[in-house]
Amino acid sequence: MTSEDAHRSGFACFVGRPNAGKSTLTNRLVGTKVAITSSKPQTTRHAIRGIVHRPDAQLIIVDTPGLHRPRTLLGRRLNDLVYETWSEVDVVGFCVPADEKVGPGDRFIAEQLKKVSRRTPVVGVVTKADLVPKQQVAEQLLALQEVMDFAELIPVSAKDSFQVDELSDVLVSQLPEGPQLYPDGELTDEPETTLIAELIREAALEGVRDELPHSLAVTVEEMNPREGRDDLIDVHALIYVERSSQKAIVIGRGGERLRTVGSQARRHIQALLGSKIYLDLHVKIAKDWQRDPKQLRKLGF
Ligand SMILES: Nc1nc2c(ncn2[C@@H]2O[C@H](COP(=O)(O)OP(=O)(O)OP(=O)(O)O)[C@@H](O)[C@H]2O)c(=O)[nH]1
Repeated sequence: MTSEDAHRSGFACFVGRPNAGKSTLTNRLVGTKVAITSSKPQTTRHAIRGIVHRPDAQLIIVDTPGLHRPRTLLGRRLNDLVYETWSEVDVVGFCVPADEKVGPGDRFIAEQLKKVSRRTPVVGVVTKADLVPKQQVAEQLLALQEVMDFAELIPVSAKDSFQVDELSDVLVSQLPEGPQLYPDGELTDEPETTLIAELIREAALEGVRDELPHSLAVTVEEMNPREGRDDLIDVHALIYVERSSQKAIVIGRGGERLRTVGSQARRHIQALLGSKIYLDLHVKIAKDWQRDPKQLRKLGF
């Protein structure tokens, strides 16, 4: 084998302002739903890995939360997670949406990235290219070029699958030569219960008021095959909120919202597990959990 057709393997992560489209892009690259996506910012908390299997390479994508100025202990932990991730990967994709001006938030990220970019190459990715005319995409690429030095710059649309394969090529070109790190077909190395908790959280976030996203956390307490039935799995999960007013929002009048959340989450979990499930959902108040180190640990942060 010459070095040109040698197999490559390694890690990539996407950074960018909240809502820049990082999770959607990860899903599109991996080809299945592994990272939580939501129209509300800062909803990705776990470094969920998606694995892109190609004949010539294996690309493991680590999805990080949006970087922001921290106000709570949770905020600081989230930022630490971002910096930690950058120093561990082979290439970083810096995502900026095509339909929003390159602004102070992006320059803040660029400043932080410059500290690692001496070691880790950074690829500039203009996301959501489908939302604006071509000319504006070109202008956005130029504007992005101003904020830092990139190994490469590329526009994509996860929605239309535009240039997603090209982005995969660009990221792979930055990986070192190496063997396959995960077996064929494996899409993520997150434990199943974490993915299930994320699917429930995603369902619970849909249509709730703006102040709620950061107050929601989900844990899967128990997951067992139903006795005497090999086609049914019992899943018991808790949705944590910070205040009783939030509990009322999540449950809804007469429990209606919680039932909708349950049936949506159940559909996605069944698709993930390929098995029928019974989902038992309860809402619990964990007062101010975002500021309480003990509670944060309990919820896996
Ligand atoms: N039109 C269009 N919308 C997109 C595209 N990619 C993502 N979006 C939308 O943009 C919003 C944010 O996408 P996410 O993938 O959740 O963004 P994120 O950067 O992971 O957000 P955080 O988890 O908050 O950091 C969602 O409503 C997506 O549907 C795209 O290519 N085109």
